Amino acid sequence: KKKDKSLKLNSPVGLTPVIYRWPLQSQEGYDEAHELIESMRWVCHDFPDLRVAVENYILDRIDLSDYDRMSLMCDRFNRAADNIRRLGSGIEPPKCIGAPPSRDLLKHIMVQVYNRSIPDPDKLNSYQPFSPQVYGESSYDLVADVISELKITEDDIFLDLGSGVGNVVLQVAAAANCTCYGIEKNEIPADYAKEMEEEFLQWMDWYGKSFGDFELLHGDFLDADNYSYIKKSTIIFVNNFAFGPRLNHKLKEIFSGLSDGTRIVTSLELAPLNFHITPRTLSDLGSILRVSKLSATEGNVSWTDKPVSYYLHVIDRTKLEKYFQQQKRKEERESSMVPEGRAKR
Ligand SMILES: CC(=O)NCCCCNc1ncnc2c1ncn2[C@@H]1O[C@H](CN(CCCNC(=O)Nc2ccc(C(C)(C)C)cc2)C(C)C)[C@@H](O)[C@H]1O
Repeated sequence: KKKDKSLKLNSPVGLTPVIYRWPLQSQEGYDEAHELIESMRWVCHDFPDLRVAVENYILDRIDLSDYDRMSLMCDRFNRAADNIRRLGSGIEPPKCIGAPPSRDLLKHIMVQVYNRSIPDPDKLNSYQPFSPQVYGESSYDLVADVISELKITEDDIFLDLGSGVGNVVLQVAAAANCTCYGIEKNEIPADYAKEMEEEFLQWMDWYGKSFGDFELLHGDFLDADNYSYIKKSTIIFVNNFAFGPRLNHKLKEIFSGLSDGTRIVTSLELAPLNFHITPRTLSDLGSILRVSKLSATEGNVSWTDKPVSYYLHVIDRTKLEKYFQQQKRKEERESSMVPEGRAKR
């Protein structure tokens, strides 16, 4: 039987080579030949001497449908990559190894991981904003803006409530190098999330990039069993735009027990920006929140994209403490004054 044709790409830093079966697939929005060339280009980006070996012009003008030419190019790439790995194991590893991926490389990886994990996106039929279908070209950049805006560090613990196929969790783990969790209740995206995890681990190893520990959990974030994840998180994302008032109310109940300093980022505010503590609003979540409205551009060419607003809430009980102190002072003042009317009588 003729050996099945395939193309193999060794990595100068990772262990497992990437295999493409021939002929390469090309369906709407996902072209394996393009992905293969882009992946080689990204590794050349990190290893200039690889670029020399691969003679950049091949990457630009090769006939992608010619198996012999493509496998020749891969062989040259692999020989050079193997040399680097042999050399690399000698001298101290170049600084790009074990570092977080750049914003653009991570975007390429996330699209790659998604394309390989979700072959038929229609099965997800969740055409909400940030749904996986539009993830690559739009909300990747928005989430990347939010990550840099919030200055998430390795010491943060991140949680995406209702994490879908896990794309945001993986993105934050790679971009911020912090511990990340996602909780997803629906069987279909939760299963895809396992694929996403496998592909993500393989590609991050192949590129030699670092990322924080992460766990994509299958469950309902309202379930008490999952409260420990919510409780220990320092940054919680909830894309609650399409949640009904009942579910948003349940979210607020959950958030009322979180520690001061916890940051909650949502697409629909949890309390009005001008929230004012009064005897009537005392028990609202807003009385322990500092709310601010931020905006980022969705999509990758910032001048044509509509700015998207999102809301940052920081748990802060000092607001409530100040209110009670004021109330106490007011009552003390009132009780020390003799009411006007009585004096006249
Ligand atoms: C009693 C009751 O009402 N029960 C029904 C409701 C149950 C609520 N509990 C849930 N638990 C777990 N997962 C559930 C439950 N509700 C629904 N989801 C899942 O959320 C997923 C959808 N996700 C998006 C998945 C991808 N992640 C993101 O887009 N994340 C994200 C977060 C924040 C932002 C910004 C920065 C803009 C604020 C941007 C992106 C959002 C829209 C909620 C779907 O797959 C749902 O199945």
